Amino acid sequence: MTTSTHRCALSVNVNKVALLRNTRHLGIPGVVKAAQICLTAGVQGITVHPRPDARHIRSNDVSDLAALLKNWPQAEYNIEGNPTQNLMDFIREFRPHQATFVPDSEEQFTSNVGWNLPADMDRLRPLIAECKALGVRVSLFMDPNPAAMPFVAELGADRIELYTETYANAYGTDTEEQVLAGFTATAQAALGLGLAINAGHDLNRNNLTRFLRAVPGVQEVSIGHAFIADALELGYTQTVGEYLQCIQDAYD
Ligand SMILES: CC(=O)[C@@H](O)[C@H](O)COP(=O)(O)O
Ligand SMILES: NCC(=O)COP(=O)(O)O
Repeated sequence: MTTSTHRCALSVNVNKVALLRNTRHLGIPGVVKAAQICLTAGVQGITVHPRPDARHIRSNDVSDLAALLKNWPQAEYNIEGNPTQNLMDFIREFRPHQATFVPDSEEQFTSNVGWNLPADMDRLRPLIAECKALGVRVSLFMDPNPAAMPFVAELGADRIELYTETYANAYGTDTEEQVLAGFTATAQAALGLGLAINAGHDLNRNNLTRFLRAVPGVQEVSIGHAFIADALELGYTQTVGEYLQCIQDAYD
């Protein structure tokens, strides 16, 4: 989903608001409050990753944000997770605009790898079909690898989410161009197969514009860790403006 103002949608991941909230029994900082301020400031979506250990986003957060987003029909709800663990229960109950399948193990520190295709295809196929039958778009979290794109298309997924940590690590170094080329080739392969492109993980105000200028057709970036870190310094509203400007700068 993109607006006329920004060709690429910004979906704020509020995992880290929940992480801070969970360190006391006071209910602050509020996850719904954060989402509401970001939506008011112009973000086009909210993302959550309710991990099985509930280290940050909990079931009631998923429910509360679903209720909030009913008041924001132009915005999208993206729920991430491993569909062989707890994700599908959330998809069945809340039917978000998008489910992002991520192959994380339960205790994993953070997401650090995309799906292994074709090896994972048999277990993903029925889960993708179920999401589609529920009217939920499916995005597969993928490493930059053009050769894997035909398998994504064969599975009937709608989008890939390019896992961008390797780009973030290369940004500003002498390997940046080479690493970006892999993302560009993967995006071109995906687009050629009718897949749409999302991107996320370790994107920030410094590396976002360069990525969007180099990689064609990115429709949504989901950004959490760096965004919330910036918001601690600048506030949510100013941070939204800064990230939307980074996106706009990519297309000017
Ligand atoms: C899939 C991905 O790269 C991130 O969206 C992920 O949700 C990060 O999870 P943590 O916020 O638990 O690090
Ligand atoms: N899918 C990426 C996401 O939602 C947030 O990742 P990060 O910005 O917290 O690394």
